[in-house]
Amino acid sequence: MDKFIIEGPTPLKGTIPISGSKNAALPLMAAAILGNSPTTIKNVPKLRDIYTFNNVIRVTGTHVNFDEEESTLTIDPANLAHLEAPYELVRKMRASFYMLGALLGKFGQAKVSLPGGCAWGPRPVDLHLEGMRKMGADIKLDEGYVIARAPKMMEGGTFKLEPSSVGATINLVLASVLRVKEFTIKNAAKEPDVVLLCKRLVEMGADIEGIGTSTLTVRAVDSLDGISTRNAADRIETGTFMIAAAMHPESEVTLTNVDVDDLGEFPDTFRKVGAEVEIGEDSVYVKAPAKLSPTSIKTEIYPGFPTDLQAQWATMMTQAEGKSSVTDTIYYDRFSYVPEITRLGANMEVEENTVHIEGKTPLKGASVMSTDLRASVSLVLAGMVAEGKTDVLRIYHLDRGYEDLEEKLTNVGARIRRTQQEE
Ligand SMILES: CC(=O)N[C@H]1[C@@H](OP(=O)(O)OP(=O)(O)OC[C@H]2O[C@@H](n3ccc(=O)[nH]c3=O)[C@H](O)[C@@H]2O)O[C@H](CO)[C@@H](O)[C@@H]1O
Ligand SMILES: C=C(OP(=O)(O)O)C(=O)O
Repeated sequence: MDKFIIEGPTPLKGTIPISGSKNAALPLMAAAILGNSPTTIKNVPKLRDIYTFNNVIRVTGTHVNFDEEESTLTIDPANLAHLEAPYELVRKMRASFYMLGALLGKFGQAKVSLPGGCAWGPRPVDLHLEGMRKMGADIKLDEGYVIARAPKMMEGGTFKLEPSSVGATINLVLASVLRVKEFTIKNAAKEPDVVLLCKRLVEMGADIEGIGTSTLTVRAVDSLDGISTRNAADRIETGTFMIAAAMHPESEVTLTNVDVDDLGEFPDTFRKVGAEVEIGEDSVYVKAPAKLSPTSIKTEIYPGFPTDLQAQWATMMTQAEGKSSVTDTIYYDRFSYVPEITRLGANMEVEENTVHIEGKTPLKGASVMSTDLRASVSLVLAGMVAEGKTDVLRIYHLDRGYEDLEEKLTNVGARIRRTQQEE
C-alpha cells in the first residue's frame, strides 16, 4: 500500500493539464457494448476505476484494448457472450452496475452483482431497479445478484426519479435505447456525464429526446454502431485544482485542457472566496486572494455545487478568515474527512448534513488517513498548506480518481512524494 509524504506550506505556480473524466468515461465504456462494431474513446484517464471497469467488461468476452500512451480505449463487443458482472469486480466500484443496463438493453438478460459496501453510508440502487421494472423488465434478486430479463421489445412508460440520480438515469438510458418502445424519465439527471452519454448514443444511432433537460424520452432503434469519440475533461479534477490554487496566498495556476462549459455554477461560486478567475476557451486561470473570504455552500444537482467537491471546499474554508458552512444535500454523511483535517488543527464540527468551519486556523503536519476518493484529495490540499510533514495514508482511494496527482502537483511547486506505507 502507498502513502504520500507532503512537506508544506508551498505556493503552487504554473500550469496543470486536466485529464479525461473518470465519471464521464465509464458510461461511454458501457455504451460501447451496445454497438455492433468497435468503439474508440480518446482522452481516457489512466485510473484504477478505468482498469477495473475494463476487467468487468472483459469478463463478458468483449475485447478491450487500452493504449495508455495515447489515452485511448478500443472496445469491441463482437465476441460478447457471457452476460454477467461478478461481485469480485463490482464490489470495487459502484459504476460497474452500469453493466446491468447495457447487457439488459443489448441481450435482454443480465446477471450483475449488487454494488458492495460504500465509503460514506447508504448508496441504494432501488431507482435503477424500479425504473427497469417500469419499462417492462423482470427483475429478481438472488444471492446478492440482480437477475434481469426483458422481452425483445418492452412497452415502456414514464418513470420519475425521486431523487434525481446520475447512475439511475445512465442505467435506464442504456437499458432502453435498443429495447423499449418509448420510455420517459422524469427528473432525469442533467449532469454533463449524462448529457455526453446521450449525445454519443445519438451518434451511435439512438433516438433520445430532451438531452440536457430533466425529461428524457427514449425510443428503441434496431441497432447501434460503434463510434470514434472523445471523452470530456474531468470537471471535478478542475474544481479540485482551482481550490488548491486558492489556498496559498502566493499561488497562481493555469489549468489547461478544461471543458469550461461543464463547470456549471462552480466558477461563480468560487469567485466569492476572493480569488481572481479567468475562464478561457479551454483553460482556467486562478490567482489566490491575499485573504480567503468565508463562503458557505450547499451541494445541489447540476449546475449547482457538486457533492464531489464539498470536501475540498470545506478544507479550503479552514484557511478563510471567519465562519462558514458546507451542507451536503445529496449524501447526508459524506464527512469522513472532517476528523482527519481536524487532526491537522482545523476547527470543524459536523451537525447533521452540515459541517461548520471556523477559520483561519494554522494547520500543522501529522499522519492522516484517506477514507474515500474526495476525502483523500482534501487531505492532500490540507497537507500542502500545513506547516511541516503530513503523511497521507491509504492513498489507493486517490488512485481511483486522480491521474498523476503527485506529478501534476510537484510540477507546480508542491513537495509531495509517493512511498510504500509500512503496515
Ligand atoms: C461514477 C459516478 O459518476 N459517480 C457519481 C454519481 O454517483 P451515483 O450515480 O451513484 O449518484 P446518484 O446521482 O445516483 O445519487 C444521488 C442521490 O440519489 C440517491 N439514490 C440514487 C440511486 C438510487 O437508486 N436511489 C437513491 O436514493 C443517492 O443515495 C443520492 O442521495 O453521482 C454522484 C452525485 O453527483 C457523484 O457523487 C458520484 O461521483
Ligand atoms: C464518489 C465518486 O465515485 P463513485 O460514485 O464511483 O464512488 C467520485 O467520483 O467522487
